[in-house]
Amino acid sequence: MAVRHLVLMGVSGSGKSTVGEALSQATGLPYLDGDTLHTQANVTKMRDGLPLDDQDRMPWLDRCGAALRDKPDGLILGCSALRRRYRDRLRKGADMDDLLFVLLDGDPALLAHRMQARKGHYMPPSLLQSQLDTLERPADDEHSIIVSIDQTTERMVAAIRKALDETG
Ligand SMILES: Nc1ncnc2c1ncn2[C@@H]1O[C@H](COP(=O)(O)OP(=O)(O)OP(=O)(O)O)[C@@H](O)[C@H]1O
Ligand SMILES: O=C(O)[C@H](O)[C@@H](O)[C@H](O)[C@H](O)CO
Repeated sequence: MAVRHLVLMGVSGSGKSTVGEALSQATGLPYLDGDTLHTQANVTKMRDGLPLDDQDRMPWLDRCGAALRDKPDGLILGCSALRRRYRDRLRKGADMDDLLFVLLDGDPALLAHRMQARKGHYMPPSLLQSQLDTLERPADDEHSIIVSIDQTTERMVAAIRKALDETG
């Protein structure tokens, strides 16, 4: 597996943390949850049901990019990376033009169901719609793969590993 830096991206509830931990176990690459790099102000805003804006997200994306850059041996980062310009910011911060983005892709009803079933998380299901409205799927010129969330975590991990082997 030649790819050693990848970002698991997608809206809230798409499984970034769950798949990230499992992929880390399977590959030996460390996993970092980008949620841990949010400021308390950002977390409070989301907990209060208010979507983050670009001003809230850019400094956080810089911390996420730096985390990738600071792990030359490899890192799996969980980070929503919803817009093209957010991914540009990550590529720049990480200093990796070919940073691989893995979009965890699912339909709104399944995402809502998973968010509602989840316990003890600050992100309210009411913010799902704004996450979906903000999402810009990776364009053809971005190094990316898409994995459906409508399957077990194990199958998602296997699909990502297969794609990594194929993309080299
Ligand atoms: N493949 C799967 N099959 C069934 N349930 C799943 C799967 N992946 C994740 N889940 C469940 O869906 C919920 C959301 O997953 P998770 O917290 O990993 O998403 P996330 O993208 O990290 O969310 P956030 O960005 O809001 O932190 C969790 O309760 C998790 O257990
Ligand atoms: O860009 C964003 O709006 C945020 O990163 C969110 O995606 C949250 O961090 C995450 O979903 C919380 O669970």
